[in-house]
Amino acid sequence: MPETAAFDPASPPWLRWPTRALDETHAVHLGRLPDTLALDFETLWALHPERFHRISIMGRETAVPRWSRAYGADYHYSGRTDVALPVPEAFAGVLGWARGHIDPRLNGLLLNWYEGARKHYIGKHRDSTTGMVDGSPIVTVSLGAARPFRMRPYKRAGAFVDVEATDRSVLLIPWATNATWTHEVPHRAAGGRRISITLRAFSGPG
Ligand SMILES: O=C(O)CCC(=O)C(=O)O
Ligand SMILES: [Fe+2]
Repeated sequence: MPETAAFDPASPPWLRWPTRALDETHAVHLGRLPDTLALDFETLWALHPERFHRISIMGRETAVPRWSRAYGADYHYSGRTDVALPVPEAFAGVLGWARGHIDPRLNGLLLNWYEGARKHYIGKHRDSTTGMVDGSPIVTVSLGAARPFRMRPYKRAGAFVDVEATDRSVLLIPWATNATWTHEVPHRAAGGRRISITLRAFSGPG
């Protein structure tokens, strides 16, 4: 999609990407970063915060089992608001590519850093859509060690579906899929470090 072309939310370019079907009406869409987009893993790894966020799950305070930080737009989840920092130069390339080739409304980045040796993971959840542009996609870029990206039917019986999130893979969850399927990234015994960059479209100033 050339930057000058008008974006039609009813016909976004990612609809033409390969898909993994989850049920009759829901899927995730599978892309890859172009080879021309330079991202240095060590530079991005060095940006992880020193401290772990604390969240409240069913009234119990606990440390988040990974490092995370929001850039560009505030992010609301599990009873807290992660106040965004400006987007660092190191992520400008991936944000620009995503706005040009996926959806020009993408303006928030949520970084997660997973260290295999610390058994970091993210448990099953649906993404909060607070403040998000209605109908916009959730886009996750994976870097480093491969992990399963696991989806389960939300409050329905049914088997989980794993998509292998490999280095430089892009996994896109459409709005309707996030409403009906949970996702999680379990720890893998093989270990290794993984960074995920999740891009979302928020309306207004955060
Ligand atoms: O690390 C990932 O691939 C997923 C991150 C995620 O689901 C989230 O931050 O909401
Ligand atoms: Fe998520």
